[in-house]
Amino acid sequence: VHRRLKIPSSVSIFMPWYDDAIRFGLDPIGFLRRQQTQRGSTYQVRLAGRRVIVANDLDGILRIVRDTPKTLHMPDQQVLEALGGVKEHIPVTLIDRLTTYVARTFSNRTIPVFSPTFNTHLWRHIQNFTLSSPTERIPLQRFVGKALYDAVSVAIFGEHFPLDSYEEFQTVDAKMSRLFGPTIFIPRTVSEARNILKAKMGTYFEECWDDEVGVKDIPDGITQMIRSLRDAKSFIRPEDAQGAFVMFLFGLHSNTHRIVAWLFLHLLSDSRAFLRVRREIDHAIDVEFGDLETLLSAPPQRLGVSSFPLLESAIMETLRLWNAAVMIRDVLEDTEFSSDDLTPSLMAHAGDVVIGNSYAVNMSEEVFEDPDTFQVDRFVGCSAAKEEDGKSRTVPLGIFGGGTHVCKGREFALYEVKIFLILCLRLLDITAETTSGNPIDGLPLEADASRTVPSFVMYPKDEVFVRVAKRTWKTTFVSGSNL
Ligand code: HEM
Repeated sequence: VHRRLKIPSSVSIFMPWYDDAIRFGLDPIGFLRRQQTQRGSTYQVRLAGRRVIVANDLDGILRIVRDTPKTLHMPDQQVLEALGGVKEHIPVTLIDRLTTYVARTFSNRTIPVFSPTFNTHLWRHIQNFTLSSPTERIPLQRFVGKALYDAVSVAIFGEHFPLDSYEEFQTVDAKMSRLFGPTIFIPRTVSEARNILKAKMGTYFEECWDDEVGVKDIPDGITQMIRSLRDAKSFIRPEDAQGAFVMFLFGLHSNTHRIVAWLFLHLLSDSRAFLRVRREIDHAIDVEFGDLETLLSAPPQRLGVSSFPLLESAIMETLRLWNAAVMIRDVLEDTEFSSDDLTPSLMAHAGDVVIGNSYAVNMSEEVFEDPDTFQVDRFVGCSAAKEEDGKSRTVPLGIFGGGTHVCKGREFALYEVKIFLILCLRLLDITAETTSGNPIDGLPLEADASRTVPSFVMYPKDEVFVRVAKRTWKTTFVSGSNL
């Protein structure tokens, strides 16, 4: 895919860059894959002077994710430093508090607080696309990213959120991997964009949150999160509070935008899969919900597998292929790792790093038939509940992490992806083409088995363009007025 479409890849992973670290930094997943072939499912390497133990099998991964004896620590500070340019230590208690507010805001129970605003804005955005000239080509990444960025931001931060910050957001996001390396590797444009992003968030904090003018009706969890960051002025620098907020913005948007862009790319390159998903959406709207407005006002749980088995499967399949779920932890105390092909067990010591590489399982031939291909219906009829028992043979493993650090935005992420797909496939006719104007339809988008797997985070960007028009068919949904 990468070669054919010339899609730039970037990899975000937090790790310094010496010893094997340059090879690792350039292609982390490929590096881990090669090591696995040579060394077995659990092995150690040295990166930047630190011992790194990598678990590629289910037991080892679950051991890391669950961390029952609490001997591992998520390297939040490194992520804050990289994404938010945070210079000083942010207390763990503050990070935990912010995480709790995020969890409170984005659960299925609380999504309906802000989903009407989200749906209205997204629908307006998508409708605007239909007004664009048929000759206009929109970069796929922008088509997805700008609509979601705006709709989510207005819904959860209010009308006064600086939507023009998308440009800086995208500049940083596209080169995110560089932020995790040494400072000298960070292009000036990226660090400048990050500074502007922080400054815009600073202005938003000051202008909208002093007297809390203009931030009425936003979800309670977000109000508490922003108040905590503002109140933290007594013990952290204002720039660092802005940096922590910027890190949250990346968590909120980056993975979701990429997954939607990749899902589109797969569907647009396979017209049969596209039509099957579209037919499922039409059927759910016309037969099950009655109309689009009813669907949009339904609780997130109603958009589950029973109504959208194929859409759900397509999302899972995209997450399996393009979200390289790799959990990284610092070791605080001695921790034992065992696996089938490891005798005696491996002991990780304080100061080591451990990696739970769920991606290895998701791309394993033993677990998934023909793992390098996109199969839109691969997960139809599978139950996500099985993952809870550690029997992840039917759904991709660890796509949203697990244990204490399980993704706090996972329910909203799935809701957001589904609503975007439902609106686009219901209301738009979409075609895609490459820079040179060739249609991508029919391209063998199955990933090349020999690829060095460039995820977290391949980034379908300007090299794929879409043309959109109002869908030409009998329109059963016409009124947007109640949305
Ligand atoms: C498709 C979209 C998404 C994917 C694939 C994804 C994936 C993940 C993964 C794998 C983790 C665990 C990382 C680890 O254990 O090291 C995680 C954590 C997290 N995610 Fe997401 N995420 C997505 C969307 C979101 C959204 C929309 C939010 C909303 C703000 C969010 C907020 C978080 C937070 C706060 C954590 C840290 C949890 C903690 O440390 O307790 N994510 N995500």
